[in-house]
Amino acid sequence: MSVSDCGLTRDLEFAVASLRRRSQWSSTSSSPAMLSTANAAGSRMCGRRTHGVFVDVPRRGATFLAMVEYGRRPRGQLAPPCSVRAAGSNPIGCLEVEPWSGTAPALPLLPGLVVAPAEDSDAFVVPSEQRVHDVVLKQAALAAAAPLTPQRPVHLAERERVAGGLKAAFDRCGEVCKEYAKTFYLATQLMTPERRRAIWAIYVWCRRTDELVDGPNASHMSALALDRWESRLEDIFAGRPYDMLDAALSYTVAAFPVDIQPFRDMIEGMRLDLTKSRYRSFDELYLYCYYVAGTVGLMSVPVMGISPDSRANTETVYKGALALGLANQLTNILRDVGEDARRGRIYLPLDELEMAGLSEDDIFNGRVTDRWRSFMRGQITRARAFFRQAEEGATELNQESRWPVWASLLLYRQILDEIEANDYNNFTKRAYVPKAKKLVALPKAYYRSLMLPSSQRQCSSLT
Ligand SMILES: CC(C)=CCC/C(C)=C/CC/C(C)=C/CC/C(C)=C/COP(=O)(O)OP(=O)(O)O
Repeated sequence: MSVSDCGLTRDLEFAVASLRRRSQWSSTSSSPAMLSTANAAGSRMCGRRTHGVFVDVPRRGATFLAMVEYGRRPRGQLAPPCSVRAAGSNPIGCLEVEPWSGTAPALPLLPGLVVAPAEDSDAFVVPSEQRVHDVVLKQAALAAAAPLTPQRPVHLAERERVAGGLKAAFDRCGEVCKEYAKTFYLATQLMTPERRRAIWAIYVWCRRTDELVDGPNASHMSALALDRWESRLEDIFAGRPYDMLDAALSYTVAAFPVDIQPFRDMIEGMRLDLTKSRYRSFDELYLYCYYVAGTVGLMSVPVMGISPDSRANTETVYKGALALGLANQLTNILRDVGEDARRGRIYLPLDELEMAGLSEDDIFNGRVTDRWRSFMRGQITRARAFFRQAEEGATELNQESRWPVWASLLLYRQILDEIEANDYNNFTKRAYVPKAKKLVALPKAYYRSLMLPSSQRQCSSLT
C-alpha cells in the first residue's frame, strides 16, 4: 500500500487496518453495497452515493472518526483509489490499495454493520447535524494534532519579521473590523497582538465573502464568481495572496492551525444564498446556518486558543464555537423576518410553520397573531439552547479571548429578549439592544470571562 504524503500516514494505515478488521462486506451482495457502521463509538452512516465506512482512529490519546471511502468496486474488491476522510467531507489523504483480490473474504458480517444495496441509496441521506458534526470532529482532530498556540518559538523571530512587513495589511484589517463591528473590535483589544490581528484578518475575509452576495455588487454575483473566490482562497492557503488583505490572511493561516474547510463551507453558504430562498425543514436551515455563521466559530478557535487550564476535550470547545455561530445566525433570522420577507425570502423552516398552522402568506402579510407568537416562542427557545451550548465552549477558551466571545454572546442573545419585548412583532419592528443595555453587558461579559474553565472549576470546588 502506498500513501500519499499527507502527514497522517500512520493514522491512515491504521484506519485501513481497522477497516479490514471490522468492515467486511458480504460476498453474496448482488450489487455494489452501501456500508455503514452502527457499532462505532456513536453510530455513523456513510452518505448518499458514498461507499465507505467510518472507523475510529486513536490519535494522541483521543479518538476521532475517519471515513474510509472507496469508489464503486467490482464485487468483493476494494477498488483503488481509496480516499480517507477525517471525519468530514474533506479528504485528508489518498490511499492506493491493492485490490482486495479475487472473491470476497468469507468473513461474517459484524453485528451492527449494515449493508444496503446501492439502489436504496436515497435512504442514506446524512442529516445536516451529522454532516456538520463530522466537520467539527475533523477540526478538533487537527487542533489536537497541532496545539492551539502559535507555532514553535524557533520561528517566532522570523514570523514577527514577516508580520512586521504586513503591518499595513493588518492595520487595514483592524480598520475594517472597527468600521463594521465596533464592539467586537473593542473587545479584541484585550487579546494578544498576534491573536488580535489574526482575528481581524479572518473577520475581513468573512466580511468580503458576505459582501459578494449582500454588498453593492451583489446583483453581478454569479456561481462563477464564487468559484473564482474559492480558487483565490486556495491561493491564500497556498501562500499566494492576491492583495494585501489576502496577505494578512495568508500569514494568519500559516501561523495558526486554521483549516481551509470552514472557509470553503462559507463560500458554499453564499452559493446557497444565490439559489435558495426557502428552507423546507430545520435540517436544511441548520446546514445554511453552519455555512454562513458556524464556520466563523470553527475558523476562530485555532486563533483564540484553548486555555492551558482547560480539561475539556477539544471537541467540546469546537462544538461550542459552532453553537455560537448557529445561535447568532438563528437570532439574526428571527430578528429580520420582515426585512427578509420584503426581499422575497423566508428562512424559517416551512414544515414548522405549517405545523403551527401558518403559511408563507402569513409571513408576507406580517400579522402578529397568537399562532405567530407561539411559533416564535419555540424558535426563540431553540436559539437560546444553542447559546447555552456556546457557553460551555466559551469558558474553555484562552483567558484573553474569552471576553470578546462572552461580549458577543451576551449582546446577541439579548436580541431575543428584545423580540419578546416587541411582542414578537419582527415584521415591522427591528429588535435592537439599546446602548445602555449594551454597556451593562460589557462588564458582565468581562466578569464571565474571568470564570475558570469548567473542568477546573469543578476541581477547585472539591478542594
Ligand atoms: C464559543 C467559542 C468556543 C468560541 C467562539 C467562536 C466565535 C468567535 C463564534 C462567533 C461566530 C459568529 C460571530 C458568527 C457570525 C454570526 C452573525 C449572525 C453575524 C451577523 O453579522 P451581521 O450581519 O454583520 O450582523 P448585524 O446584522 O447584527 O449587524
